[in-house]
Amino acid sequence: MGNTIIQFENVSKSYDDGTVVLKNINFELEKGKFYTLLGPSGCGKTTILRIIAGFTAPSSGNVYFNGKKINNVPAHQRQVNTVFQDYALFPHLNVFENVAFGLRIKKMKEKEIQERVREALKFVNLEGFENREISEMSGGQRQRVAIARAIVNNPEVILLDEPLSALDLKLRYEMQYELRELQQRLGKTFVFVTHDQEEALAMSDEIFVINDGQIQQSGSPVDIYDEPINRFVADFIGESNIVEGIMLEDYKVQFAGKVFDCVDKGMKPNEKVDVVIRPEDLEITSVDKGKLVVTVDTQLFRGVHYELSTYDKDGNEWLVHSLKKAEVGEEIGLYFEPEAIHVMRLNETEEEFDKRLESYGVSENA
Ligand SMILES: Nc1ncnc2c1ncn2[C@@H]1O[C@H](COP(=O)(O)OP(=O)(O)OP(=O)(O)O)[C@@H](O)[C@H]1O
Repeated sequence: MGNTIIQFENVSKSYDDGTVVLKNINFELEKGKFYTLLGPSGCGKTTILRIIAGFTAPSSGNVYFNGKKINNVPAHQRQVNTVFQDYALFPHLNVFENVAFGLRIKKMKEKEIQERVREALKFVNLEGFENREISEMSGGQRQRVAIARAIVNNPEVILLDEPLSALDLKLRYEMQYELRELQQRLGKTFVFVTHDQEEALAMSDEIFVINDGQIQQSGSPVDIYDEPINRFVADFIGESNIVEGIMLEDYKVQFAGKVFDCVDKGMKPNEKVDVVIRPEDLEITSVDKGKLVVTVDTQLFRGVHYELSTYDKDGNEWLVHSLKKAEVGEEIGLYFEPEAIHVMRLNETEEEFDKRLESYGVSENA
């Protein structure tokens, strides 16, 4: 508890028109960590950020900062700053004045303003850019000005609402490294909003996957990638093959018309489940050695691997990432280990899911 900086307790949000945006959100954010809220457009990510910042009030539930309830603390009194998607920089002010803006409003002494702004600009590698106009700055540089403005107040928590979405792909990758590195140097809590799963996997200590106003799963990028809780998460994070299956008994699951050994147990006999196998866990082999027999529909060279779209005889699609090549139209075998099969119960809560994995030794951070 001692390390918790922000806590949401049963936070819900609905609007007068009946829209329910957040349903019973609970989480604890620790000091000095990089968190990502990940989910599709409209799932409620920005609303969570706005509630932390104090721009929106929850309809019910409580928000705590360092153990103190802050439901009624206005935004400007919170030790939180936001970097907005469009950066919200003032085009008529130069770089220095953009960063100094909040300090001037607070009527800070000129000497301290000079010191703080220079320190913040140094932090984001923009020394010497003080007198530049915003219009003379590149996208990545504007981004850094926005970050300097957010850190100049020395807030405990920095909120970032899709800050990289306006940048082209190459710059986006660069800024991912830069932001992560900056967060580690600052040692502050970052809460980052994105709908880009790659970005979330690359940058975060912990990801909250959100859909339809609810946290579907939270955990480290590796945990979420390796053990997705349900169809939505498996589909949203990385690429997945997802088919319906039946858990016949412990360690035996049926899908695609066959029975397979797996590592899962503890479900009801003949329980309906979803089955996930990641494309990189499928290996191309001969038809007689394959656990599944499929026909290659398309094949793309992706630089590091081939990406094959294949179909089994029931019409299920199996995406394969392979260093080996196959021929379009060819019948091939697909081999996979029992551990590659992820069995997901329908409508399992995160607590039940964690307990189940623990019970058969699929360790977190494996
Ligand atoms: N003032 C409002 N009145 C009614 N509905 C609202 C209001 N503000 C937001 N919403 C709705 O709340 C839902 C969640 O919005 P939110 O901005 O949190 O989503 P998001 O996950 O950040 O999406 P995006 O990635 O598109 O920004 C949306 O369906 C939105 O239309």
